Amino acid sequence: MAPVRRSTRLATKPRSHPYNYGPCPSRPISNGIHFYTTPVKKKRYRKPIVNAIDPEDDESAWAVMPKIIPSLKFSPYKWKDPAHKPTGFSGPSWPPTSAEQLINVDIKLEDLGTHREREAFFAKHGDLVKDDCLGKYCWQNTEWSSEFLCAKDFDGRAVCDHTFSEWNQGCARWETRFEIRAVADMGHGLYSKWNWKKGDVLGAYLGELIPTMPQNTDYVHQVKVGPAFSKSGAQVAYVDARECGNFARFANHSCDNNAIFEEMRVGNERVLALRAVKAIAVGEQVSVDYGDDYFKERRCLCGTPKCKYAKTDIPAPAVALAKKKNGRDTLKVGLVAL
Ligand SMILES: C[S@@+](CC[C@H](N)C(=O)[O-])C[C@H]1O[C@@H](n2cnc3c(N)ncnc32)[C@H](O)[C@@H]1O
Repeated sequence: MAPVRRSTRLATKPRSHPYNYGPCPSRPISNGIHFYTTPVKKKRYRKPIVNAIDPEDDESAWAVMPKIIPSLKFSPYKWKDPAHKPTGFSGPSWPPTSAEQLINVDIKLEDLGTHREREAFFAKHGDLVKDDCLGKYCWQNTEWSSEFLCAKDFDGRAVCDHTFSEWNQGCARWETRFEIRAVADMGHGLYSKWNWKKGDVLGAYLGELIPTMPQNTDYVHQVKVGPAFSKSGAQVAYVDARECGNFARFANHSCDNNAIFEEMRVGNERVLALRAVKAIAVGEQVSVDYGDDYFKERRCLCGTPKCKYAKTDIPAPAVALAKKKNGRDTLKVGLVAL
């Protein structure tokens, strides 16, 4: 293997604390405590389903907080079927033992298909391949030294010391930058405690990496897997944050969204990053665009002047995560986007 030339650039230092914690429209779920570790009686989170898809169900519905996980959850047994193996998978065995084996970028020019595909790839990802990875955005990473450096090998391949799990660990102190708050008729939402610039990466979307689309797609995002990820028709997997996830799974939809989910790179691994597309001020709700498909059968409650889906003849989505007492989900249609 070609020797790795290390960049001399130092990791970006986190910015100083802005602390003018602005007005938020609703009460926080917890004050400075991890909301998910706060011992609360289930009854406290019991909420009526507003605009329930099944109006019979409002009596039995209750909202559930998910398990908060520090990195992608991965269960090898769910990947046993050889049909899920991405073409050209180069891991040590099948099924893989970690999510990282599946989402490895390992960018090589010869893997990028035709000339036209290569050109398109570099037009889109060129900066990421030639430049440093998202590791520099690991803004909570106050204790780490600058020894995590990005570099390129002599073939111009992206190489660096960042790994997805380390990056996730660095992002784990999310509650210093975000707060989960109750939002009328939408369950909960993600609020910023930080002034973000346009283009800032707020963190990764975490959940369970599964090979097939689950029935309830409300918290599901599609990601490309395997070495052929840059080619059209690349195999895909799904990150499902319904049962377990991180702060990013609370991002609600707005037709005037200030963030997007975008596939990016940390080290040689793919990350579904939450990225600001506008400046986001302290106290603002972080929102993304769920896309036309999601609102085909739903009414949007974003209430912005730019709202595209405020049709009155369609019911608004039921409060997310609502379950029937018998354990069956109430939500059928959902969000799959990238
Ligand atoms: C990815 S989750 C967002 C977090 C969710 N609010 C929660 O409390 O867990 C998507 C769900 O949030 C609700 N939601 C988000 N944005 C919405 C919008 N603009 N209008 C109506 N419902 C929305 C819907 O119930 C949707 O199924």
